[in-house]
Amino acid sequence: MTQDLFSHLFGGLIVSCQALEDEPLHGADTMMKMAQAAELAGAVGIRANGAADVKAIRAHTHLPVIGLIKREYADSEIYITATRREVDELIEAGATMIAIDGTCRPRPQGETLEGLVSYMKLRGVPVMADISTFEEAKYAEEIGVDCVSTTMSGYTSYSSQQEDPDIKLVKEASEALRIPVIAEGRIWHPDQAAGALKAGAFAVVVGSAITRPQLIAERYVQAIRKVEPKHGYEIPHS
Ligand SMILES: CC(=O)N[C@H](C=O)[C@@H](O)[C@H](O)[C@H](O)COP(=O)(O)O
Repeated sequence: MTQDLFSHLFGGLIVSCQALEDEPLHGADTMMKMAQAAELAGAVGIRANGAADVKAIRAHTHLPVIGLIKREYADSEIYITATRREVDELIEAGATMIAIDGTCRPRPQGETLEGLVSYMKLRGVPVMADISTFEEAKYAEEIGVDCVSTTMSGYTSYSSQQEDPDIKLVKEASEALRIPVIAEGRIWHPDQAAGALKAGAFAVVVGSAITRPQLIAERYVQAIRKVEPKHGYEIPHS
């Protein structure tokens, strides 16, 4: 089954359809429609946050869903599927694979990365480890995750901080690891997605550039603000 899933994902686009509570598109119905649009476009999978969104997308598309739950805990910096509680909720919701924070930072409530991965193996759900460095990718492979994604590069204090996608990490990890390395994070242009595949990625995840209209529009606003508009127009008035 895991083999079928990865054969299906190989070389394809996974669209991350996420809107948190403070985002205008928040809500399972809207994210389900985003996922349907991605399916129509030819995406091979969806990445989604929260049990309600995962459930709705599973019910209304034919695509595999990589589920995660962003939940903040007071005793840890980790917020992507931090403990078994989130894993249980995602399995119940029907996630095809589960993305967890795969960094080596301390987890909440005494949970450990190794313990969480073992638990997921017992429950029979494939694991995507969201890593931020090459060392974390290597370690995640050692402890038996099914694939790694470069999601957290730029979002831990010790990882490479850059505006562009971390293609160097994709290249290094895909050369050194046997398990699939997924490119994810700050991919804004189709040629960057293609470049990630050329650099060795197994598949590519694109989120904000497709499903966060407030960020997409903001980029246009910023670009336009840098330019002085033509002078001499007469402003129409009635
Ligand atoms: C760092 C973090 O929390 N990333 C989250 C992980 O699920 C999402 O907010 C991102 O949208 C996703 O990784 C896709 O990346 P991008 O939206 O840049 O294409």
